[in-house]
Amino acid sequence: MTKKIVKVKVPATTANLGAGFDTFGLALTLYNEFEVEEADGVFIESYPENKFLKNPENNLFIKVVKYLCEAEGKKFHGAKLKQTVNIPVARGLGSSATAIVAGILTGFAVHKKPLTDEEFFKVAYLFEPHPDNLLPAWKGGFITALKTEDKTYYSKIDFPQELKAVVVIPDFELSTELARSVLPKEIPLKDAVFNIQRASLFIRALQEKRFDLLKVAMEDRLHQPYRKSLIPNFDKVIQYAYDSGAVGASLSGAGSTMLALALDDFDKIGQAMVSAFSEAGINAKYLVLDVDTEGAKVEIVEK
Ligand SMILES: Nc1ncnc2c1ncn2[C@@H]1O[C@H](COP(=O)(O)OP(=O)(O)O)[C@@H](O)[C@H]1O
Ligand SMILES: N[C@@H](CCOP(=O)(O)O)C(=O)O
Repeated sequence: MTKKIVKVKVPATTANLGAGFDTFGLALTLYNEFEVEEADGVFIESYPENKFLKNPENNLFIKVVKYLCEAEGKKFHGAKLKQTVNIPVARGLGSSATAIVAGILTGFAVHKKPLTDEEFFKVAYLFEPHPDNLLPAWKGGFITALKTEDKTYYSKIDFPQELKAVVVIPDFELSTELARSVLPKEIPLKDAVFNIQRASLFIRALQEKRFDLLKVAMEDRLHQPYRKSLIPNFDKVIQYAYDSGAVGASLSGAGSTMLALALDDFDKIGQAMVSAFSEAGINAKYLVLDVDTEGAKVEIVEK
């Protein structure tokens, strides 16, 4: 009897980009890969070895696939999953969104159901309520999104190819849950205005390739001022990025990764940001990434 293997590749995402808190997300050329087949029992191999993700209780991909199987009225017997994890967990690079997107694409492929936006969000939001990660992970590119009670509205906006993302990943995890718990419930009107002005300018700066506007357009008063207490030398990392030639800089998602946007001097910027972390006694590494424009890819192989 032939066996079906489903292979899914999903890009990392950097959400917020400063002022676009819970709104903007950008897919990057760093990928998690999931290869799964039906099995009796759950077996997870994770490369590189990751004990935490090998536990089905922690593995969002398995949870989503199980949920979709049961939603079809079928009993979930298990799955054999081989997972290549290039995106570090709990670092603000949308690792959890890759697992959710991969789980949804797998479930819909296996059950031969067409995947509409409505179906996607109905499942995805049970596991994570952030369209700013989920959408670019699924569709690729730069996306601005908003979620109401019953609908998600979004638009993909061209992101200039010449801009690269320098992501600086410190050697400590920061769960999205913790990074959200430090945010205030309410913010002053002037801070809301501050962010609307900058987020709007960010979009126009991209469309007109006015890279000189990105520095001011990526300033933020909604989340970074509260989250920076969780990131040693936050201000210095941003400062060193600009001193070395970045055109924009911010926290990546909920952190702990920091993001710089740049047109050149990528290594210089990465090294400078890493050195700002090391001045606080934190090891970090940097990656220079392009924008992924295509999003998640799914392939079914008969064995
Ligand atoms: N690659 C993955 N595969 C399966 N489950 C994952 C993966 N990445 C994250 N998760 C699960 O999602 C949870 C939440 O991750 P989160 O703090 O949102 O990280 P991130 O900021 O990297 O998305 C993790 O504790 C883990 O249980
Ligand atoms: N808008 C969310 C994005 C969280 O992204 P993650 O990659 O850190 O999970 C937030 O800022 O909380």
